Amino acid sequence: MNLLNEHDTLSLAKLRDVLIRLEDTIIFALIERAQFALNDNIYKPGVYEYDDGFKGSFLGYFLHEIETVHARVRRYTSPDEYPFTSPLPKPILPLLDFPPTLHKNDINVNKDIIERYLQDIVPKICVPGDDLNYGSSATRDVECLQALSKRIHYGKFIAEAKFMDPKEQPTYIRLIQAKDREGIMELLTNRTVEEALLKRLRRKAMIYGHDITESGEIVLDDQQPEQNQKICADVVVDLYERFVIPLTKEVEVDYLLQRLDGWQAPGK
Ligand SMILES: O=C(O)C(=O)C[C@]1(C(=O)O)C=C[C@@H](O)C=C1
Repeated sequence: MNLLNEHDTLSLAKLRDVLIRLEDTIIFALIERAQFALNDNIYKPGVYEYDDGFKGSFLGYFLHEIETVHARVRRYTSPDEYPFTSPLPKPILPLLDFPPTLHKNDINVNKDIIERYLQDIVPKICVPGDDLNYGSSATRDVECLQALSKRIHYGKFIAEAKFMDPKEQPTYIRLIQAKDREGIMELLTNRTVEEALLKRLRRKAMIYGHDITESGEIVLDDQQPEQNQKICADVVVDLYERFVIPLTKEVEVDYLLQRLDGWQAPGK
């Protein structure tokens, strides 16, 4: 997908469209995970023994196995893909020539993402208990984690687009040189976009989380709103408000703080 504008820099509007599409991916991934019980055996280290000596939880093991295969087919050479585990093997496919979009950086917040996901999200979307669907639950966890990781690390592209805006660049440069985290955070924040996002997300979670009758009506029961929902809209909105948006913004700030390293403004 071409994310560039007519000046050959990243288009903020196109990037926001990607974030809107990822809302759907995240809501559906959460709905898929929510059909299984919490199954916290898969999150505890030491429950199973692994023939390769891996020490950790079943989810950790599974994630590493999946990422090993994905690394071989060069998934993590793409600038919008970040692994949760290491070490990973080198790709067996030849490397692709991605157009240079991001400035060199070493940001990977997947450790925070998995921590928050396990502590805050899984217990809110799944019923407590154990239904023995360990493989299915871990498969859905991996899908949720990968979608969240992609969305949150998209903050790098968004930050790059904002930095390349000629109207904003001088202010960004001044704030970055002063290492003013709060100032950068304030400048990149767009409350109107955030409010519209949360409103849209609530509608989507309501609609996607309900069944549709044969005549096309949404099955809504006002008396028992929780009863017939595959996922609670409040939980999805809360997830974005307290975790997805703030972490995306942290990624944006971290990226911008590294943006001037080894960089010279054109013409200087
Ligand atoms: O759309 C932007 O401008 C972003 O920086 C992304 C995002 C988000 O995470 O959705 C984050 C910060 C802004 O306040 C608005 C939205």
